[in-house]
Amino acid sequence: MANNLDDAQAELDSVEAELEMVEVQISELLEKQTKLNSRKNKLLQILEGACSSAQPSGSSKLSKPSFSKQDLQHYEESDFSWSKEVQAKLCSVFQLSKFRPLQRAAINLSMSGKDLFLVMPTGRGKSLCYQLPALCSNGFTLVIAPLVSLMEDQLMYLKSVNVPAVTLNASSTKEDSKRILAGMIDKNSPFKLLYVTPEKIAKSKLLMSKLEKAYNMGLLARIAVDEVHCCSQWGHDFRPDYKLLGILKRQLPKVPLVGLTATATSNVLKDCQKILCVQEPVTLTAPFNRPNLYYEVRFKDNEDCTDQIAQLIRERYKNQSGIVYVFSQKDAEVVATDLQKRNILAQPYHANMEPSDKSQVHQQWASKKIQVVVATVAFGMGIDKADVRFVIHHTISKSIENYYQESGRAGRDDGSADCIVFFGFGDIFRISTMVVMENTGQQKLQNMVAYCQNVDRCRRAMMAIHFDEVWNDEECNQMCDVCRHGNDYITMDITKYARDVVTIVEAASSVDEKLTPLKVCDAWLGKGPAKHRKMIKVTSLSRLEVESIIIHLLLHGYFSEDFSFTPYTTHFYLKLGRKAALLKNSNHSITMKMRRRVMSHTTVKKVSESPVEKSSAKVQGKRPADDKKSVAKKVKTLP
Ligand SMILES: Nc1ncnc2c1ncn2[C@@H]1O[C@H](COP(=O)(O)OP(=O)(O)OP(=O)(O)O)[C@@H](O)[C@H]1O
Repeated sequence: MANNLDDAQAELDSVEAELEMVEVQISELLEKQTKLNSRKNKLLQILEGACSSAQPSGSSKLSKPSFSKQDLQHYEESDFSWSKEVQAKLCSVFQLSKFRPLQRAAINLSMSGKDLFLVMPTGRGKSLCYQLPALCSNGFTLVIAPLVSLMEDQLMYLKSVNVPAVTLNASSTKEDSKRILAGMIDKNSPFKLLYVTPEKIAKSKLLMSKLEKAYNMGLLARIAVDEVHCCSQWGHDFRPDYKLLGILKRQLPKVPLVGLTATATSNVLKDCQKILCVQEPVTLTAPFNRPNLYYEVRFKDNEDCTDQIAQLIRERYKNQSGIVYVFSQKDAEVVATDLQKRNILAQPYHANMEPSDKSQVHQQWASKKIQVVVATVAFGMGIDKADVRFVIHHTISKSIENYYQESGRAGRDDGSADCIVFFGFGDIFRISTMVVMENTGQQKLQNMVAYCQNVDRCRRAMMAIHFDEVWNDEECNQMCDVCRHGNDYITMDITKYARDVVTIVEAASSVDEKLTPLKVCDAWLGKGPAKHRKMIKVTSLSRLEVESIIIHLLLHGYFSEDFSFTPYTTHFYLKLGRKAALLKNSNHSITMKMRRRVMSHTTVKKVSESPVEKSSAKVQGKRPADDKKSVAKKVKTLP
């Protein structure tokens, strides 16, 4: 019996050692894969001769592989029969002096009758790419937009520049609907743009039959599908009614279609192409980068960061407009009240408010009567205030795509603006339970958490991955906290700590007890109920260090999520992840990069200094932190 057990133990040790080797090989291969992919993209870019300001990306994957740099140049630069009129109306109607990157190509492609997907960062001027062609074409352009409020904002704007535009939606009166339906087949085209919701297309047979009639009369100039990523379940904002829009191309096959979005990966676009039944669209992708935005992540060292936010608003953003994004409607009310108590003109905005209250807050903010809107994600699409100088996230977003879109509401006027996210431990699990039913919700949240936890990669590089873009960190120009304070981290050996904290969860599970991440923290720090304390080694790490280590272990598979559902709520517990067993092997080690600012004096064994630190220390012969700081000061002084 003893021999058998010894054999089993020996075999277990050998299997574990082998598994560990496999893990190491997998991570090496994954690293190699990332490098090769990046190199592949670079080579493809060279081969495609992508120009520096814009690239017809995805064209090889989505549509005719033949849309080349030369084609793009042709549509950017050539003179077309409509060019004079387009240029004249750009100035006289829209009062703009010149096009932004890709606008001219998009307009020319659309005017040439091509189907087009236009991926352009939020606030760069996608609307112009269908509004200007609408003005220069016979008949009218059908615009599908997801929200009535968004359409109303557009109509208000178009009215201010004397462009005739109308909307048909659930709240249109009978007379309005009748007038508009008649206008669609009127040769004199009383309006140039007709905005409708996707529901209207799906539900109104009358509208569809009028569209067909207008099509046959040559009066339907083109179709614009705004926020086209809403078609795809893989997009960040799927709307079921968008799935039915394929009917448009099926019934009206010759009308050019333009799909517009700020955030869509090539897979999402492929899906949209299928759903919309578009055969061979050209895809134009403007660079995702917004060079005027400074990205920063700050740790919440307690759950309430309102004091810090108030200080920023009072000092750094005095008299400047901004948005504070929060997690819930309740948070919007509470944080707005807290800011008001600190003498800041702030108002809440969330989906549960009366429409009139919402539009009042919007108006007051647009006209600078209030400085800050404290909002849930309901404050989003259609917000077109140019001089937003800061977007602060009181709570992290649920994905990088969402964060990019929300933070992108800053600096639409191309002036510099800050995007700061406050990263709080407890928030991760609040959001995790909220997205529990979403297809890829946990993965996307993990990417967002990794973005926040990251201390050594350019923030833009982390975003670039989501937009299938190749990113050269130098282009960041120190416009993110990591590039600006590049040596502010140390690589630590956290193996011993990982073992300790894994033991806590293991011990709890052996007595059928589930621990939330907050309870694990408390237990490890020697707080909370005594029964937890008995079974663990209390740590001398600070709370922030403890939180960072737990997040690291969660992101790297040593812990995983264990959801428990009640009729009223979902709970997040920590359980051992697939890699936890590796910690039993005495040779296994885990390292993690940690910000110096997070670390207390008692912290864990340091493995090595950051590469930046090492090399700059060698070359400069002085304390690298000081050196880097002086560079940072030259660029921008932060409080
Ligand atoms: N060529 C241009 N020159 C200067 N400003 C422009 C130009 N084109 C558009 N704009 C301005 O940029 C702002 C944003 O435009 P628009 O609302 O079309 O952005 P968008 O890309 O649709 O953003 P979102 O993704 O948030 O919907 C508007 O104020 C618009 O007037």
